[in-house]
Parts: sequence; C-alpha cells; structure tokens
Amino acid sequence: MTSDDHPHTTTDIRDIPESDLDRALDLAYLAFHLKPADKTRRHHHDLLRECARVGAYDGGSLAGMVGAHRLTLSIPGGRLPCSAVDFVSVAPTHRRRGVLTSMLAGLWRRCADEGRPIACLWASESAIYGRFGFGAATEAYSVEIDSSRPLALRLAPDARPLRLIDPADAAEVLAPRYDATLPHRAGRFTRDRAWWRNEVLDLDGARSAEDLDGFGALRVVVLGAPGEVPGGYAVYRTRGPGDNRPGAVRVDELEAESAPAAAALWSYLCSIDLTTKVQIDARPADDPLLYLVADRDQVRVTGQEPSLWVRLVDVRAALAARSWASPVDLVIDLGDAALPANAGRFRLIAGPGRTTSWSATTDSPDLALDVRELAACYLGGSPLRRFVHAGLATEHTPGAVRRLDAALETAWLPFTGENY
Ligand SMILES: CC(=O)SCCNC(=O)CCNC(=O)[C@H](O)C(C)(C)COP(=O)(O)OP(=O)(O)OC[C@H]1O[C@@H](n2cnc3c(N)ncnc32)[C@H](O)[C@@H]1OP(=O)(O)O
Repeated sequence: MTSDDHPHTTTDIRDIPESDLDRALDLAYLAFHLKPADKTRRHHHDLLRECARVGAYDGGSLAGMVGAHRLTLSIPGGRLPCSAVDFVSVAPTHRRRGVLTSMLAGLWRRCADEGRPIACLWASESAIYGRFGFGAATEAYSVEIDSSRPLALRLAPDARPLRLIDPADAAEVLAPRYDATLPHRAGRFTRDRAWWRNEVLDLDGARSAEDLDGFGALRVVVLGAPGEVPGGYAVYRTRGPGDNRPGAVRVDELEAESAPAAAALWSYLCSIDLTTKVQIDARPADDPLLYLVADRDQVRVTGQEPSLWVRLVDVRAALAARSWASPVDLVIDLGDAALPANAGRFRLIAGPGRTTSWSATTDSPDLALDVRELAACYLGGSPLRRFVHAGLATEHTPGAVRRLDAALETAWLPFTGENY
C-alpha cells in the first residue's frame, strides 16, 4: 500500500515483519537518542514482537514506525480493547514530511481490523498528538511528603499487619487488589503476568540507571494476612542519605481498598529510617491522601501533568461501550479531520440503564466540538465546560454542557499508573 495520506510522503506504509524487529529498534533508539543495555534491548524486542507494527519504508530502508500494544483499558462502566501506541519514531532524515501522519492513518485501519475502538498513548511532547484527535484523558499529580516527622492523619489507620513480600510473588498477590480498582477507576490497563513482571515490577531489571536515579531494589509491602486479598499494597524503592541528598522513598504504585488502608501504607512509607522524603511521580488528582492528612503542608503537589492521551477511533462504538451517570439527549456537531467517518451531526441519547444511541441527524445542534475534546472528556476526567470556557467547544443551547457533563461524570477520576 502506498500512502497518499499526506502530500509530502513518498514512503510505503505497511506492516513491519518480525524479520525487521532489529531494524525497527535501531530506528527507535536513533529517534529517542538511546543506547540501551543488552537486557533493555531484549525487553524492547519482546514487547515490540507482540505489538501491531506499522512501518514507513523508503525503498529498502525503514524511515518510520509505530508500535501498538494490544491492551484493554478500563472505561466508565466497563472495559474496551485498546491500541496502546508506543515506539513512535521517524528517522531525522524524514521528519516533518508527513510520515507520522501516514503511519497513524495506517494504524487506524489496523484498529478497525482488530476491533479496537480506542487508541491511547503517553506523549513524549504534548504538542504532537492533539492534531491527530488525541485528548489528554487522564492526569497525574506528582507528590512529595515531608517524612522528617511522622505523618499526621485525620483518621485511624487500618491496624492489620504490614508485611514485605518477595517481588517475584508480587504479581499473584497484588493482582486481585489492583483488579478491584478497575470498575471504579477508568484509564487503567488490565494486566497479565508479563505486564506485571516487566512494566510494573521490572523484575528483569530492564530499567536504565537514569530511571532508577540511585534508588535501590524494588520493595513490595502488603497490608493484611497471607492468603487474603490485600487491603492495600505499595511498590517502592529507597535511597539512603548521601551525595548532598536526603534519604528518600520513591513510590511506584500504591493501591488501597479504603482510606484507613491507604493511611496505614502512607504512614509506613513515611516512617522508614534514614529517609526524610517520600516522592511519588503519579497520583490521581482525587487521591484521598490529599485529604486524610492532618497537616496539608506536609504533602506537596509538585507537578500536574497529562498522562494518558486517548483517541476515539470509532466514536459510536466508544460511546456505546461506556456507562452514563444521568440521562442525556443532545445534538452534537462533531469535527474529526483525521478520521472523517466520525465527523458530522449526531443525536446522542444515553443514560443509566439505557442503550446509547449515536445517530446522524439534521436537527439543529446543541453543542459543537472536536473529537479531541470528546476524547479528553470520555473517561470522565475533564468536564466539557472547561473547553467551552477556553473557546474550544461551543454551547448553542443553554444548559447543554451541564447536561453532558453530568452524564459523563464518574465517582472517581480516571487515572493511569504505569507509563509503559
Ligand atoms: C507514543 C510515543 O511513542 S511518543 C514519542 C514520539 N516520538 C519521538 O518523540 C521521537 C522523536 N521524534 C520523531 O520521531 C518525530 O519527530 C515524530 C514521530 C514526533 C513526528 O514525526 P513526523 O513524521 O515528523 O510528523 P509529521 O511530518 O507527520 O507531522 C505532522 C504534523 O505534526 C507536527 N509535529 C510533528 N512533530 C511535532 C512536534 N514534536 N511538536 C510539534 N508539532 C509536531 C508537524 O509539524 C506537522 O504539522 P503540519 O501538518 O501542520 O505540517
């Protein structure tokens, strides 16, 4: 297939066969300025082999590639097969000639073939993906706790025992607690054993020294007795004091069934000897931690970033798959320059216990928006009114935005932990 999706592209867009996996990785390392260790390369090789792979070939050479993990994402009220885009690379000799644009068009065809109504990704730069219809659908706070003193709490922590477990056993022990979060937290991936092993726990040590930044071995602490579903757990690493830095705890993941369970885990992490700081790269914006501390000055939000970007590849299927918090009946003008099959005027009829309908209409519109804004709102993370206030969506009928926002709302904000 020769691509005509962009005026400057002269590359052939086609699947990358397994025999080209090494060339594909060489291209990725060229684009990302990496020189990984052998075990990291082996890990990437294994990951990429399992991906859908779209390549841009210029004669005999590979000039671009997109990989997509075949994952399942939690959405409000359910789960959806998702193309989790990764390894996006274009050779510096071929940049800004429409290669990425053409490869993504190829990827949308793969999504349709594989029955994946949504795609998602972590963006290396936020400026890249909006034009392709991606919206920032989950966001994360980075948080730092001053643990030079005990964590002051407004409630009694869960009194069950805490125990450290062997990370090799962690996937089996932690999975039931993690899985229990999926029905109420959209934006999370279902995890098989390999995903736990490599993406969450890094058991083969494929993470680079820069990633680890002096932090030591992985530790896993679990709340509750062996044999029962944990009340909570934390996956973390520690770094002792030295080199003009205080000792610190870095938390990769913390899940808890309740606020007291979370309080027990945070208290533990804040009490580890020779450390005076607990840092966490990604927490949900509605993390109970921010409210259950008695002294809010002890917990600092140090950053707020978009995390998972979502693309509604098949808008009708994506809308039909999610649940709705309240009834809604609205006419929406939807723009989608990259996937015109989604664009047009549609009546959305949806609500609790109701089959969602998204059908073409000529009635006058209540709202006008682009698919990237719909994607940003899809998991319940951003109300549409923010985009109306920013001049990026239009309310033609007063009250329409309020009704759509009420229907899209979820009890918990969507959140994505691992940055694959
Ligand atoms: C999910 C992930 O893997 S994220 C990682 C993304 N990859 C990287 O950052 C690696 C280094 N960068 C690259 O390999 C390439 O520059 C890519 C993949 C980011 C872009 O590939 P290109 O083939 O140059 O993109 P393409 O030519 O199709 O650009 C399409 C449009 O996006 C714009 N665009 C592309 N990259 C960027 C960027 N980094 N910032 C802002 N705009 C961008 C282009 O200007 C172009 O706009 P136009 O249509 O108005 O002219």
